[in-house]
Amino acid sequence: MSHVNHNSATSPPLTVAKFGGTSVADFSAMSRSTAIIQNNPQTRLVLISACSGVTNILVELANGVTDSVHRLALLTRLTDIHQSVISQLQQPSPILEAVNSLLDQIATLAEQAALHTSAELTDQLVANGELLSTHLFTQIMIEQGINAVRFDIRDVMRTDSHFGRAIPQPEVIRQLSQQALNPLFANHVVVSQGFIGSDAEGKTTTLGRGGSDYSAALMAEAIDAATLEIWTDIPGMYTTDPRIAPKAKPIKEISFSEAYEMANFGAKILHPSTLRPAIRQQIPVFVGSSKAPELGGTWIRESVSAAPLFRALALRCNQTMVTLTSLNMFHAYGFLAEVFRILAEHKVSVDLITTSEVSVSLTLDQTDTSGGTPKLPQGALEDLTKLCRVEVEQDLCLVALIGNQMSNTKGSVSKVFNTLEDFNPRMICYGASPHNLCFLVKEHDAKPVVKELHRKIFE
Ligand SMILES: Nc1ncnc2c1ncn2[C@@H]1O[C@H](COP(=O)(O)OP(=O)(O)O)[C@@H](O)[C@H]1O
Ligand SMILES: N[C@@H](CC(=O)OP(=O)(O)O)C(=O)O
Repeated sequence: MSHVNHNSATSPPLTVAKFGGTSVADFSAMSRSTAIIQNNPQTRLVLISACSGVTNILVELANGVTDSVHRLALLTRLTDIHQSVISQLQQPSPILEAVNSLLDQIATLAEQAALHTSAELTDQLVANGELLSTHLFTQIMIEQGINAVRFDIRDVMRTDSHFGRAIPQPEVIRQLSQQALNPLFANHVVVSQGFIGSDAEGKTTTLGRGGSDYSAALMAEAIDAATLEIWTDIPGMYTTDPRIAPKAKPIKEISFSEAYEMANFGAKILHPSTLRPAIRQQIPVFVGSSKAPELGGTWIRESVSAAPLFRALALRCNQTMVTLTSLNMFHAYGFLAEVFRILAEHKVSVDLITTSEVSVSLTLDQTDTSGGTPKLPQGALEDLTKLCRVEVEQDLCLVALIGNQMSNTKGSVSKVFNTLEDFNPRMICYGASPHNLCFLVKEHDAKPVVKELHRKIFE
């Protein structure tokens, strides 16, 4: 798909701004975020996540809480989070009915989930977090004097019906958005939901945990925005998660391809798919902190001034590794084809892969909205077992070193391998991309490995 980014003389450049859960956690966070929107008159579309912690509660309910006392306690926590914002509004009345009806709907769906849960029901239930937060946020914006209007993103965010990890349909989203949203931009700032969408039958879907970043990028693409802003709780992308290595340094500017690798390899600050629409349409992305916008942040764009050998370290936990061993693989052909036929038949998506003469190790792709560690479906396990020996290992984390020309630079990885000597990596992938070197380690080793590598490479 290729559309020329607008910015024509007739239409002013638009900014899409996304505010994550911590940026809409409570009344003061929402008010800070509102001020950021007010400071940029180009911001015409605002996508927000559920208030911090809400999606986790909804996922727990969706997984089926049979203990009615615990279920009630979770529902009460949800009510309290939203009620505390409502109690600080000057004019709560315009949204009270809608908020109460969503909270009632959550209670009903949670009861259903306790009897029988499904991916479809999970999406219906968890979507309520964003449906609720957008009511509160729009009202705060109106009270700040902004001509804000709440819009249900499900009217334009068309996806397939893969509940829990739905695949968006950019061409349909573009068409629907241009019809429904463009007329609103002349006089309004539109507030809408990240993370959620709907399929062709109008059923609610979600894009997977952390999917609001992806939603914002898809919408920026759909409305030909000039800039995408991701507002979070940290002033941009760092050399690694500062929660793991407190001496991590902010990155002022990073290329699309490096940031894409960081997101894909688990830098939680961006959902893995976020940069795909931005790259397709060459939309620069800014990542900043809604708590401290004055600190600036990271610009992600096509070309940047520096391409350092080492850029950042990312960590992704909850990994499952499957090792398939068979002597039939030795000097034979067709074995891997058969393995992938079985995996495809059972809709198993593979992430990383390494092979030797008699074995192949692979990791399973990420999990969906209901969370947890990715599992090899029973049917796939049975079919693979007929072909070879199958070992499944869990409690693993993937550590990725992101940089430039690593596989072409002599001696570049010696520091990495020296550090790894003290640990026992289960799998190493190197050379397939010049931008990363990654390896699997046991979960208890993951943070120490990242800390140590960060100390040796970046401090
Ligand atoms: N390389 C990184 N740079 C910055 N933050 C990172 C990085 N890797 C992981 N993080 C974590 O991502 C968090 C922000 O992501 P997230 O909690 O999903 O925010 P939001 O709720 O705004 O979407 C940060 O607080 C930080 O701990
Ligand atoms: N609320 C959803 C979507 C999301 O993107 O949230 P956040 O922006 O807070 O990561 C989730 O928690 O998965």
